[in-house]
Amino acid sequence: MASTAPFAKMNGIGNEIIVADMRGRADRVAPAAALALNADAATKFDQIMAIHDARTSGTAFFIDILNSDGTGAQACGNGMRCVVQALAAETGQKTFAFETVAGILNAEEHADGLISVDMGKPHFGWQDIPLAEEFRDTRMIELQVGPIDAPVLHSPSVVSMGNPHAIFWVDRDVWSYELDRFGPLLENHPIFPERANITIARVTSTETMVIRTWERGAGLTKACGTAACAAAVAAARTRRTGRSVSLVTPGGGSLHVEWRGDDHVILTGAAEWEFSGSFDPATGVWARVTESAA
Ligand SMILES: N[C@@H](CCC[C@H](N)C(=O)O)C(=O)O
Repeated sequence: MASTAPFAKMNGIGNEIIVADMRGRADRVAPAAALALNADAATKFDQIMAIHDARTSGTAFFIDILNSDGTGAQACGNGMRCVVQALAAETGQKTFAFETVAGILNAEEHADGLISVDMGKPHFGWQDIPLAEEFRDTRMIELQVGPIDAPVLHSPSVVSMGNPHAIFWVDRDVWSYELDRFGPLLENHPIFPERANITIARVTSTETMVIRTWERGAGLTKACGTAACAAAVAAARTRRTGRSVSLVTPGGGSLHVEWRGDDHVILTGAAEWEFSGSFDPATGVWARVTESAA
């Protein structure tokens, strides 16, 4: 095996995450390595969060994010919580400032073990999301799937949380929709030149909702943090909820999102370590680190 890097297989309420320690190295996790890790049942993941040395003063690390199809992602809320838990366990530090492609994110591990990440400000302009054509009001855009006169899903809200999201509002149980069928069609719809994460959301009170997400570059997942942020912001923007919302995700876990008065979106939830290993960032060949008996 070539020069290996340590990793931890973790999850953020079911969102499958690999936290790769790329500190002190100049190389990146190659898309081929991501595809190989995802093809192995033991290391199958939704995102790799690669921790690199800081590039910008005032930040501790640069985080490179890869989807399971090997493409890059600008943001990943559940993955950021996994990074925080891994670094907090290693260093004892509780607060961190990270740089991602989407900007600088601050995060904190609380005394109860939950982790909050400041996911920055949402963006609503059609060019920011981006959309392929002008929509002055992105609270609801013209887009539908299913028969023209009886669409199954229609009129989503669109939001950028650093990455593109479309939220389809539904009244029925979110499990009654064939998201595995509609997700890929909508992710790759020409209206989204950079593709999009697709969420169906059912508002259950002014403070609660249930969501299911088809993630760009990863498919159906048990949770998506930026989708939770996008859904919460879009719900508040369309007066469906207030600005503080708890969201139930497909894995059964729950996330809390607060859209603060200063426009920042704070995502709070749990993270869990599963096992550790080392891998070759060029090929994805990996080995489990065996725990020594205490
Ligand atoms: N699971 C993530 C979002 C991952 C990024 C997404 N697939 C994309 O390409 O934008 C989260 O927890 O936010």
